[in-house]
Amino acid sequence: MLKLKIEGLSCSIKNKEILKDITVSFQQGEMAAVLGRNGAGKTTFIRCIANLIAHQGSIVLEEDGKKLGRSSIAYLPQLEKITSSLTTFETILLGLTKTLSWKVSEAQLAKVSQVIRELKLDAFANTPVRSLSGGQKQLVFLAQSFVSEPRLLLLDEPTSALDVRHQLVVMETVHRYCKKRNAVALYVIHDLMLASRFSDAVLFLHNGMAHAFDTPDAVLNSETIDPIYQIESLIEKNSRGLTTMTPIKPL
Ligand SMILES: Nc1ncnc2c1ncn2[C@@H]1O[C@H](COP(=O)(O)OP(=O)(O)OP(=O)(O)O)[C@@H](O)[C@H]1O
Repeated sequence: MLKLKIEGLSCSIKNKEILKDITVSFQQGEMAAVLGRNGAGKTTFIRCIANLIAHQGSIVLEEDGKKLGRSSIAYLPQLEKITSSLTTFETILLGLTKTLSWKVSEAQLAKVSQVIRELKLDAFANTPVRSLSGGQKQLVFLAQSFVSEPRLLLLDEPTSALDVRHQLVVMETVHRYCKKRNAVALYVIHDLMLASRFSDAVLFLHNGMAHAFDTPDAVLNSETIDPIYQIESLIEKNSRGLTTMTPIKPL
Protein backbone atom coordinates (compact mmCIF):
# COMPACT_ATOMS: atom_id res chain seq x y z
CA MET A 1 0.00 0.00 0.00
CA LEU A 2 1.40 3.38 -1.06
CA LYS A 3 1.19 6.16 1.55
CA LEU A 4 2.23 9.79 1.72
CA LYS A 5 2.63 10.74 5.38
CA ILE A 6 3.19 14.37 6.34
CA GLU A 7 3.82 15.08 10.00
CA GLY A 8 4.40 18.44 11.66
CA LEU A 9 5.27 20.19 8.39
CA SER A 10 6.33 23.78 8.98
CA CYS A 11 8.06 26.17 6.60
CA SER A 12 9.45 29.66 6.98
CA ILE A 13 10.62 31.88 4.13
CA LYS A 14 12.69 34.97 4.94
CA ASN A 15 11.80 34.63 8.63
CA LYS A 16 8.08 34.55 7.86
CA GLU A 17 6.24 31.44 8.96
CA ILE A 18 4.30 30.23 5.90
CA LEU A 19 3.23 26.70 6.91
CA LYS A 20 2.46 25.75 10.51
CA ASP A 21 2.54 22.21 11.84
CA ILE A 22 0.59 20.40 9.13
CA THR A 23 -0.14 16.71 9.69
CA VAL A 24 -2.06 14.88 6.96
CA SER A 25 -1.77 11.62 5.08
CA PHE A 26 -2.89 10.21 1.76
CA GLN A 27 -2.99 6.74 0.29
CA GLN A 28 -2.82 5.05 -3.08
CA GLY A 29 -5.52 5.76 -5.62
CA GLU A 30 -6.42 9.04 -3.90
CA MET A 31 -6.83 12.39 -5.57
CA ALA A 32 -6.71 15.21 -3.05
CA ALA A 33 -7.55 18.87 -3.66
CA VAL A 34 -5.51 21.52 -1.85
CA LEU A 35 -7.72 24.57 -1.42
CA GLY A 36 -7.53 27.96 0.23
CA ARG A 37 -7.40 31.68 -0.35
CA ASN A 38 -4.65 33.43 -2.30
CA GLY A 39 -1.52 33.37 -0.15
CA ALA A 40 -2.79 30.56 2.12
CA GLY A 41 0.35 28.50 1.47
CA LYS A 42 -0.85 26.00 -1.17
CA THR A 43 2.10 26.35 -3.57
CA THR A 44 4.55 26.34 -0.65
CA PHE A 45 2.92 23.13 0.65
CA ILE A 46 3.25 21.38 -2.73
CA ARG A 47 6.84 22.61 -3.19
CA CYS A 48 7.83 21.36 0.28
CA ILE A 49 6.52 17.89 -0.63
CA ALA A 50 8.51 18.07 -3.88
CA ASN A 51 11.50 18.89 -1.64
CA LEU A 52 12.11 22.17 -3.46
CA ILE A 53 11.93 24.30 -0.29
CA ALA A 54 13.63 23.81 3.07
CA HIS A 55 11.13 22.80 5.75
CA GLN A 56 10.74 21.19 9.16
CA GLY A 57 8.79 18.06 9.96
CA SER A 58 8.60 14.77 8.16
CA ILE A 59 7.38 13.96 4.64
CA VAL A 60 7.54 10.28 3.72
CA LEU A 61 6.34 8.54 0.57
CA GLU A 62 6.42 4.81 1.23
CA GLU A 63 5.07 1.58 -0.13
CA ASP A 64 4.72 -1.39 2.20
CA GLY A 65 7.17 0.23 4.59
CA LYS A 66 9.80 0.92 1.88
CA LYS A 67 10.63 4.59 1.23
CA LEU A 68 10.28 5.83 -2.36
CA GLY A 69 12.70 8.46 -3.65
CA ARG A 70 12.36 11.61 -5.70
CA SER A 71 12.22 9.66 -8.96
CA SER A 72 8.74 8.53 -7.91
CA ILE A 73 7.50 12.13 -7.73
CA ALA A 74 6.41 14.46 -10.53
CA TYR A 75 5.83 18.16 -9.91
CA LEU A 76 3.87 20.38 -12.28
CA PRO A 77 4.44 24.05 -11.41
CA GLN A 78 2.03 26.85 -12.22
CA LEU A 79 2.06 27.85 -15.87
CA GLU A 80 5.15 29.94 -16.66
CA LYS A 81 6.50 31.79 -19.67
CA ILE A 82 8.36 29.44 -22.02
CA THR A 83 11.39 30.52 -24.02
CA SER A 84 12.80 27.19 -25.28
CA SER A 85 12.14 26.12 -28.86
CA LEU A 86 11.55 22.44 -28.02
CA THR A 87 8.58 20.73 -29.63
CA THR A 88 5.74 19.07 -27.74
CA PHE A 89 7.31 15.65 -28.36
CA GLU A 90 10.75 16.76 -27.13
CA THR A 91 9.31 18.53 -24.10
CA ILE A 92 7.42 15.43 -23.01
CA LEU A 93 10.51 13.28 -23.64
CA LEU A 94 12.37 15.50 -21.14
CA GLY A 95 10.02 14.15 -18.49
CA LEU A 96 12.12 10.98 -18.74
CA THR A 97 15.40 12.78 -17.95
CA LYS A 98 15.96 10.56 -14.92
CA THR A 99 16.33 7.59 -17.27
CA LEU A 100 17.46 9.20 -20.55
CA SER A 101 21.01 8.56 -21.71
CA TRP A 102 22.61 9.66 -25.00
CA LYS A 103 20.45 7.08 -26.76
CA VAL A 104 16.66 7.21 -26.58
CA SER A 105 15.20 3.72 -26.54
CA GLU A 106 12.18 2.45 -28.47
CA ALA A 107 10.41 1.92 -25.14
CA GLN A 108 10.94 5.56 -24.16
CA LEU A 109 9.66 6.80 -27.51
CA ALA A 110 6.64 4.53 -27.15
CA LYS A 111 5.90 5.97 -23.70
CA VAL A 112 5.97 9.51 -25.05
CA SER A 113 3.71 8.56 -27.97
CA GLN A 114 1.26 6.86 -25.62
CA VAL A 115 0.97 9.95 -23.39
CA ILE A 116 0.56 12.15 -26.48
CA ARG A 117 -2.34 9.98 -27.63
CA GLU A 118 -3.88 9.84 -24.15
CA LEU A 119 -4.00 13.64 -23.83
CA LYS A 120 -4.90 14.05 -27.52
CA LEU A 121 -1.82 16.13 -28.33
CA ASP A 122 -1.12 14.40 -31.68
CA ALA A 123 -1.87 17.51 -33.72
CA PHE A 124 0.82 19.52 -31.84
CA ALA A 125 3.47 16.80 -31.51
CA ASN A 126 5.97 18.61 -33.74
CA THR A 127 4.99 22.17 -32.82
CA PRO A 128 7.30 24.25 -30.60
CA VAL A 129 5.59 24.50 -27.21
CA ARG A 130 6.17 28.24 -26.96
CA SER A 131 3.86 28.79 -29.93
CA LEU A 132 0.95 26.87 -28.37
CA SER A 133 -1.96 28.47 -26.51
CA GLY A 134 -1.85 28.67 -22.69
CA GLY A 135 -4.21 25.71 -22.36
CA GLN A 136 -2.30 23.58 -24.88
CA LYS A 137 0.96 24.33 -23.04
CA GLN A 138 -0.64 23.24 -19.79
CA LEU A 139 -1.62 19.91 -21.35
CA VAL A 140 1.92 19.39 -22.67
CA PHE A 141 3.46 19.92 -19.22
CA LEU A 142 0.86 17.66 -17.67
CA ALA A 143 1.88 15.00 -20.23
CA GLN A 144 5.53 15.61 -19.24
CA SER A 145 4.67 14.89 -15.60
CA PHE A 146 2.82 11.67 -16.50
CA VAL A 147 5.45 10.19 -18.77
CA SER A 148 7.84 9.00 -16.05
CA GLU A 149 4.92 7.11 -14.46
CA PRO A 150 5.32 8.74 -11.02
CA ARG A 151 3.58 7.38 -7.93
CA LEU A 152 3.02 10.87 -6.53
CA LEU A 153 1.74 13.67 -8.75
CA LEU A 154 2.00 17.22 -7.40
CA LEU A 155 0.01 19.54 -9.64
CA ASP A 156 -0.14 23.28 -9.04
CA GLU A 157 -3.30 24.65 -10.68
CA PRO A 158 -3.28 22.12 -13.55
CA THR A 159 -6.52 23.47 -15.05
CA SER A 160 -6.02 27.23 -14.64
CA ALA A 161 -5.68 27.93 -18.38
CA LEU A 162 -8.07 25.28 -19.68
CA ASP A 163 -11.56 25.58 -21.16
CA VAL A 164 -14.27 23.60 -19.40
CA ARG A 165 -13.97 20.51 -21.65
CA HIS A 166 -10.22 20.33 -21.21
CA GLN A 167 -10.61 20.82 -17.44
CA LEU A 168 -12.72 17.67 -17.41
CA VAL A 169 -10.28 15.82 -19.70
CA VAL A 170 -7.37 16.66 -17.39
CA MET A 171 -9.18 15.81 -14.16
CA GLU A 172 -10.51 12.54 -15.59
CA THR A 173 -7.04 11.65 -16.87
CA VAL A 174 -5.47 12.28 -13.45
CA HIS A 175 -8.28 10.30 -11.79
CA ARG A 176 -7.78 7.35 -14.17
CA TYR A 177 -4.02 7.54 -13.71
CA CYS A 178 -4.26 7.39 -9.89
CA LYS A 179 -6.55 4.36 -9.96
CA LYS A 180 -4.61 2.52 -12.68
CA ARG A 181 -1.11 3.10 -11.27
CA ASN A 182 -2.10 3.10 -7.58
CA ALA A 183 -0.68 6.60 -7.39
CA VAL A 184 -1.54 9.64 -5.26
CA ALA A 185 -2.28 13.06 -6.80
CA LEU A 186 -2.33 16.31 -4.83
CA TYR A 187 -3.54 19.25 -6.86
CA VAL A 188 -3.95 22.92 -6.05
CA ILE A 189 -7.12 24.39 -7.50
CA HIS A 190 -9.37 27.42 -7.03
CA ASP A 191 -12.45 25.88 -8.64
CA LEU A 192 -14.39 24.37 -5.73
CA MET A 193 -16.79 22.52 -8.02
CA LEU A 194 -14.01 20.70 -9.85
CA ALA A 195 -12.50 19.89 -6.45
CA SER A 196 -15.81 18.47 -5.35
CA ARG A 197 -16.21 16.37 -8.52
CA PHE A 198 -12.65 15.03 -8.54
CA SER A 199 -11.36 14.44 -5.04
CA ASP A 200 -11.34 11.73 -2.44
CA ALA A 201 -10.00 14.18 0.13
CA VAL A 202 -9.90 17.95 0.48
CA LEU A 203 -7.27 19.88 2.42
CA PHE A 204 -8.21 23.47 3.21
CA LEU A 205 -5.16 25.56 4.06
CA HIS A 206 -5.84 28.80 5.92
CA ASN A 207 -3.09 31.13 7.12
CA GLY A 208 -0.61 28.29 6.60
CA MET A 209 -2.55 25.83 8.78
CA ALA A 210 -4.56 22.71 7.92
CA HIS A 211 -7.94 24.28 8.64
CA ALA A 212 -9.95 21.28 7.43
CA PHE A 213 -9.01 17.87 6.03
CA ASP A 214 -11.79 15.48 5.15
CA THR A 215 -13.96 14.11 2.33
CA PRO A 216 -15.35 16.69 -0.12
CA ASP A 217 -18.90 16.21 1.20
CA ALA A 218 -17.79 16.86 4.79
CA VAL A 219 -15.80 19.98 3.91
CA LEU A 220 -17.44 21.68 0.96
CA ASN A 221 -20.27 23.43 2.76
CA SER A 222 -21.08 27.06 3.59
CA GLU A 223 -20.00 26.64 7.24
CA THR A 224 -16.44 25.90 6.14
CA ILE A 225 -16.21 27.93 2.96
CA ASP A 226 -17.84 31.23 3.92
CA PRO A 227 -15.55 32.13 6.84
CA ILE A 228 -12.41 31.09 4.92
CA TYR A 229 -13.18 33.10 1.78
CA GLN A 230 -15.26 35.75 3.61
CA ILE A 231 -18.15 35.32 1.24
CA GLU A 232 -21.77 34.32 1.34
CA SER A 233 -22.31 31.21 -0.76
CA LEU A 234 -25.15 28.86 -1.55
CA ILE A 235 -24.10 25.22 -1.66
CA GLU A 236 -26.60 22.60 -2.76
CA LYS A 237 -26.88 19.09 -4.19
CA ASN A 238 -28.42 19.03 -7.65
CA SER A 239 -30.75 16.40 -9.11
CA ARG A 240 -27.74 14.24 -10.03
CA GLY A 241 -26.43 14.31 -6.47
CA LEU A 242 -23.54 16.63 -7.41
CA THR A 243 -22.53 19.60 -5.27
CA THR A 244 -23.10 23.03 -6.75
CA MET A 245 -21.85 26.29 -5.32
CA THR A 246 -23.18 29.74 -6.10
CA PRO A 247 -21.08 32.62 -4.76
CA ILE A 248 -23.59 35.25 -3.61
CA LYS A 249 -21.48 38.17 -2.35
CA PRO A 250 -18.21 39.06 -0.58
CA LEU A 251 -18.57 39.86 3.12
N1 LIG B 1 9.99 33.31 -2.15
C1 LIG B 1 9.19 33.92 -1.28
N2 LIG B 1 9.60 34.98 -0.57
C2 LIG B 1 8.82 35.60 0.32
N3 LIG B 1 7.54 35.22 0.60
C3 LIG B 1 7.07 34.15 -0.07
C4 LIG B 1 7.85 33.46 -1.05
N4 LIG B 1 7.09 32.44 -1.55
C5 LIG B 1 5.89 32.53 -0.93
N5 LIG B 1 5.89 33.56 -0.04
C6 LIG B 1 4.75 33.96 0.80
O1 LIG B 1 4.17 32.79 1.34
C7 LIG B 1 2.76 32.93 1.42
C8 LIG B 1 2.11 31.73 0.75
O2 LIG B 1 2.41 31.76 -0.64
P1 LIG B 1 1.91 30.61 -1.61
O3 LIG B 1 2.41 30.94 -2.98
O4 LIG B 1 2.28 29.29 -1.04
O5 LIG B 1 0.33 30.79 -1.51
P2 LIG B 1 -0.83 30.16 -2.40
O6 LIG B 1 -1.85 29.64 -1.43
O7 LIG B 1 -0.27 29.17 -3.35
O8 LIG B 1 -1.37 31.44 -3.16
P3 LIG B 1 -2.12 31.63 -4.57
O9 LIG B 1 -3.48 31.00 -4.45
O10 LIG B 1 -2.20 33.11 -4.69
O11 LIG B 1 -1.25 31.00 -5.64
C9 LIG B 1 2.40 34.27 0.79
O12 LIG B 1 2.21 35.21 1.83
C10 LIG B 1 3.64 34.61 0.00
O13 LIG B 1 3.83 36.00 -0.08
